[in-house]
Amino acid sequence: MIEAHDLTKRYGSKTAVDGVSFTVRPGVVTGFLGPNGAGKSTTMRMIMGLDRPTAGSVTVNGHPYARLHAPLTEVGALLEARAVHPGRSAYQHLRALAATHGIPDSRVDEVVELTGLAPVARKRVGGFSLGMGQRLGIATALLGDPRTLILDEPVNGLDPEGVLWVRNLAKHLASEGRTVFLSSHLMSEVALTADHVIVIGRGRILADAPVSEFVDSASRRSVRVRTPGAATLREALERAGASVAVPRPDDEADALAQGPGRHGAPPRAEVLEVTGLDAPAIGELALTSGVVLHELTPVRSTLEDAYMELTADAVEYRTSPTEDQETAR
Ligand SMILES: Nc1ncnc2c1ncn2[C@@H]1O[C@H](COP(=O)(O)OP(=O)(O)OP(=O)(O)O)[C@@H](O)[C@H]1O
Repeated sequence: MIEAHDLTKRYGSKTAVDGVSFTVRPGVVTGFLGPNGAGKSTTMRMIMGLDRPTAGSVTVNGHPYARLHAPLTEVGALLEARAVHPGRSAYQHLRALAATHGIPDSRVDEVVELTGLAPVARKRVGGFSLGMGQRLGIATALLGDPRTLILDEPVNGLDPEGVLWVRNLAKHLASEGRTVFLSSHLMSEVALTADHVIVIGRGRILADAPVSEFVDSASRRSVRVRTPGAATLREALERAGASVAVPRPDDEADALAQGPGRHGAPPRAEVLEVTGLDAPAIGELALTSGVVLHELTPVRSTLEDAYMELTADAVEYRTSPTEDQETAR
């Protein structure tokens, strides 16, 4: 279990983590999701006692990291840029770590096997691919057979088989009753791996919910309707219990959809975005209301869309078209 209370980290005038409170529970995989620079790594470093909070606190299994008696057996972490002596082999690295923590060599063999490192375990770590390095990092995190695991972007640099392996491993570790907290900047990855999601943006918690709930609330279904009888249809739709929004007009697309003007042209068609009724029901309602439809399109926002929308204001580095144009000049 990981518990954070009003956890805050400032670097000079920069607030990397801004008073966050959350609980990461055992038995499930919790995804920690946020765009680059959102504060994920800083939060994870504070959990592992590598960064001191400016304010607030965070505990692992009920204690601050620094007060854990045998930290390696309580919490294992894969953090970015883990320092491993490049001249050592994976075996030497793991054996040295095991020896200094009273962990038997047999456990080294187990984690080497579990992480698929066996074929390269006697080679110099300096020559490892990014993927092999990630596997070694995960082997190191698992060495003490800890109850809690913290994995910062664990699928970074892995090939599709490696990504699948991390996914299954995380689920397996959680099914054994462990606390598994993994960060990612990819919504799709978290949706496939995690049971629960905590979304962070600009150092603040934007969502904290079971993934299924987040997906349901996020992937809104709507129907796009274009009609010259917008006012009449809108009234009928609202009477039938639907919600109607008028999206921001896209003048160019609208003009194209209207077609060339002609004498005695029908009234200009307007676009309505309808939620709460499906396309067939809207079509039938239009017929009974005597309204002509020019378009009736079911729209489903994807999970990725919803995540982008949620974090849109929280993205730190964004190139706007105007900036690009200005730089090009
Ligand atoms: N040592 C530091 N000194 C100054 N600013 C820092 C430091 N570490 C992080 N930051 C800043 O704090 C913010 C949060 O960074 P952090 O690395 O925690 O984000 P992140 O969500 O892990 O993003 P990424 O996926 O890019 O690693 C960023 O604006 C970053 O530039």
